[in-house]
Amino acid sequence: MLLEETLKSCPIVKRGEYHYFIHPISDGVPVVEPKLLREVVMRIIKIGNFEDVDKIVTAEAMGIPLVTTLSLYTDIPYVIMRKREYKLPGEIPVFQTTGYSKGQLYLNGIEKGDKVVIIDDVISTGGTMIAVIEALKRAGAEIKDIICVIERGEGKKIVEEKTGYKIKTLVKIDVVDGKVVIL
Ligand SMILES: O=P(O)(O)OC[C@H]1O[C@H](OP(=O)(O)OP(=O)(O)O)[C@H](O)[C@@H]1O
Ligand code: HPA
Repeated sequence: MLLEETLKSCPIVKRGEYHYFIHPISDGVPVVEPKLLREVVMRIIKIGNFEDVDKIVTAEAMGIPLVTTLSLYTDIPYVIMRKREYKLPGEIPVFQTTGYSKGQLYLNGIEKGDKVVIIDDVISTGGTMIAVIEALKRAGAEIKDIICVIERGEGKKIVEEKTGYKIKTLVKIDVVDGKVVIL
């Protein structure tokens, strides 16, 4: 499949001590081919539970092309957790850490009782997913499913143990000797 094929040849750069892979789905770089985006979104739809879901939720930035495409196929609206504060009534701030960054994420647009599916391009340390889940719980949402395209490291296991939610992923990778390896 295209996702696996393109991952195997993608470049790696260092961000501090973190070996960061650069791929169209996780970075929009160097170019996003519609064929790849369609394959990834179709695979998400196949494994995801979108029945009776009110909103799809992602974190800025690289979940955005995924949820946009998903929304067009499923007719479900989406909410983006932004790195910028809007100061709207009821806005929920949470702290996000990744393997190479720290910051705030802000949730707007979720009502108590909303049934949601969380989508992200990558789960690595799990720091982002912990923040997204915390914000949605504070908003009173019911999390129906969680799907990340690319899994690396221990984040999935850590988040599952900490929160009790199951996380589905399309592909599991590792970065070894400057290369992506499909596990
Ligand atoms: O499991 P973690 O270690 O938290 O890593 C995963 C997160 O890292 C990336 O987000 P980032 O905040 O770098 O934003 P981006 O989408 O703009 O790359 C990615 O989109 C995930 O949200
Ligand atoms: O290595 C990575 N590459 C792209 N996005 C990411 N998000 C977390 N880790 C990574």
